[in-house]
Amino acid sequence: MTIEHQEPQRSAARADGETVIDSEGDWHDAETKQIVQRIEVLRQSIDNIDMAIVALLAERFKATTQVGVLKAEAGFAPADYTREEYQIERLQQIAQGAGLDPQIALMYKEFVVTEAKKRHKRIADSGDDPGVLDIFA
Ligand SMILES: C=C(O[C@@H]1C=C(C(=O)O)C=C[C@H]1O)C(=O)O
Repeated sequence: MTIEHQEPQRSAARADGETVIDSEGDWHDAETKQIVQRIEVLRQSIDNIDMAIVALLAERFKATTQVGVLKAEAGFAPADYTREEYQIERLQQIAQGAGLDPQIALMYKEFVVTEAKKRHKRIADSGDDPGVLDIFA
């Protein structure tokens, strides 16, 4: 038995492998229109989640910046690998429990901690307190 496979309407597909999906698109069949609608609902959630993540990242960097100021004051090095080991273990457990690929949690940890340490080094080198609101310091 062969299963007939109908290609969806791909009027917006581009040669470089991109499909621009929006309600303005010229979607001919009802099934594709419904899929586009469902994607749009999901994209609303994705946008809300991104908003929350960026706000949380801002708060995290404000906190790590202040840790950097305190470390510089005390003459401590930017890195604390024992703390990082604890964070890796903890985040991997959280990821597993939440149904997230632990690799993603590791990549997240690597990204934020590396950026935090770069800022710690800059704070120590400049001898300046960037202030609690200066997340770019
Ligand atoms: C913020 C700190 O400094 C560094 C950055 C960390 C982080 O971003 O969570 C963790 C450990 C340190 O390598 C800290 O020691 O708590």
